[in-house]
Amino acid sequence: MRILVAPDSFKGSLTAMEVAKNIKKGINSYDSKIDVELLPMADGGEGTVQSLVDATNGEIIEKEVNGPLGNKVKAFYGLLGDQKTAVIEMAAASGLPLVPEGKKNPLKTTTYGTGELIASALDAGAQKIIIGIGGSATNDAGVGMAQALGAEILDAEEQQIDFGGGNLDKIEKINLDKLDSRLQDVEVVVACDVDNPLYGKDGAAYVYAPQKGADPEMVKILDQNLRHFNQIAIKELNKDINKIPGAGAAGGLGAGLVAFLDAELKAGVDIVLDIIDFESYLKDVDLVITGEGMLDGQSIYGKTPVGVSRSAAKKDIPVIAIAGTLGEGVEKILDYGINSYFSIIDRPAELKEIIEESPELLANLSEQIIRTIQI
Ligand SMILES: O=C(O)[C@H](O)CO
Repeated sequence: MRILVAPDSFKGSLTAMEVAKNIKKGINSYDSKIDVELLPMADGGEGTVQSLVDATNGEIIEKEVNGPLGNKVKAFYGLLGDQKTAVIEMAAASGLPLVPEGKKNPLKTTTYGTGELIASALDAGAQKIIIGIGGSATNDAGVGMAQALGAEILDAEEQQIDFGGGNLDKIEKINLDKLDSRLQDVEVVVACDVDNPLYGKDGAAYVYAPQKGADPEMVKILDQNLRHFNQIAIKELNKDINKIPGAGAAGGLGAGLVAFLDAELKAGVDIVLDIIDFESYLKDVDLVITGEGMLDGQSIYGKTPVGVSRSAAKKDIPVIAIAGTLGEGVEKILDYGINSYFSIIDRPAELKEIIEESPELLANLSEQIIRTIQI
């Protein structure tokens, strides 16, 4: 029997590789003859760099950059095993956890550090750059990111505008003549965590700025500024980016990546399946085991287990999903190629306890699954 173990990470607890290894441990503790292949997966969110580095024998590169408030922070990105593809999580440089509670203010925060990571990936020779966006502290439509790469985003006095979503209304002109010319030969693909438009009631400011510290008045200003940014992008770059699904992800960074870098916005899990050539791993596989920290009704919208099961279903390979916890609507995943699902929780317990014990719980559950299959 051949089993492909292709889970996402259990966020806040185990990397995807650690999840996969514990599943294998449980399977082989019951039957050491079962051939188990490990393939750490991701959907573009937190953990994507680590999973793709693990899956391709790549490396993590650390880099000090300007964080959301302009102070220095330690960030990182991945250079994959092919030495040509870089993977960046914007949150590593411009994410919400990098801003202390009392300082959250999307009028001021910048994506400059994300641009510095892109520049570092170009220095490392990347020919393709995958950027996972979401979990941001910012609402600057990627203007900081573009400035870090040489773009001139100018006010009426022809000066670079200051950092932050609160300054986008000052933009009068965009000059990309000094944008890093290496970008012309590089494909930039963006894995968005949501598909909101840039502005409006469903846009970046109204939906996500409150969690970044914006009060209702600030939300209004940020939304108007994003509208202004779109008008300028139409006038200066001939690009109407408002309605592209994902334009409003990461405070409009999705829109900025399209406007400034001609990036393509896609569902994260599809990018990952593509990069690792997932279908090639399905050859001669009898069963796929996938998983994620939480499985619920939302899992059908671009989460790893459903991306994996859709691919496996095309080849009629059964899929079992394992989760830390199961939430409302989880049964919907059964319509997407997942044959059955399980939680590792084996008794009433505190979350902290479950997280601490998750390696053993994963192994125990996997052993029980195999015992059942082999009755
Ligand atoms: O960063 C954000 O704004 C949210 O995660 C949505 O992308």
